[in-house]
Amino acid sequence: MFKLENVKFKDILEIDNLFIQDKLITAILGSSGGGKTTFLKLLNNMISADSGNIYYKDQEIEEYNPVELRRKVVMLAQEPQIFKGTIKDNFKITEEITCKQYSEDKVYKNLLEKVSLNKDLFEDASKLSGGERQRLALARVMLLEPETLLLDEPSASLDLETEDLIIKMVANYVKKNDRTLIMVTHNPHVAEEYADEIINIEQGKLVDQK
Ligand SMILES: Nc1ncnc2c1ncn2[C@@H]1O[C@H](COP(=O)(O)OP(=O)(O)OP(=O)(O)O)[C@@H](O)[C@H]1O
Repeated sequence: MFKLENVKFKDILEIDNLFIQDKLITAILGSSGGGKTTFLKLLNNMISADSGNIYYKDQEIEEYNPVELRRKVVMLAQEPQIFKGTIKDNFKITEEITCKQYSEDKVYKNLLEKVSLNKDLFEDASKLSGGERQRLALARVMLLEPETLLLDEPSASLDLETEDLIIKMVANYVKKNDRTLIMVTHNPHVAEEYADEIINIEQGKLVDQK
């Protein structure tokens, strides 16, 4: 589904050849600062490679309309940005920026239930805890029904239990809905537990792929 050929980004990342299969969970392992987040950002064209080609479903990602691509390939960041306003505002802004029609409240409520966020739609989103913010961000991602999810390792500010819960929710979601997940982690146990494929990136280079 993703194919990378001779991709180079500054002196941070250099990947000669890589294929990532769809409908699987692929974990990106590697030590801190090795280029894992940079790798994810390249995949939905949040940043552009200096040279080389990245294909998504046989089409170069540069050729996609950026809004369209980011609706198909959605990233859940390490520390997701929560928009000002209520929880409902957060859903609506997500729909606005991806040119999607507004959904009904029951759709939003259903998503909150799916991520076990027991909050009212009219609560102030800025008052949510770190773990709750991650779950709201995940619910916003699910709203877009992306084909591919890019999950960056949840921020170190989350406790391990909450971090594990988020990963479990995302993994369950992609398996149940036949989606593709590419997730960054520094934890080999997490990779072993959830991933079908594991990629190692160290100092900007692919080490091996199992
Ligand atoms: N746009 C940029 N311009 C210059 N340097 C950058 C840019 N983005 C990231 N870096 C640097 O590139 C290196 C790789 O960063 P990246 O965030 O991709 O690593 P990582 O493997 O995700 O790290 P961590 O596990 O700590 O999150 C780091 O040294 C970082 O400071």
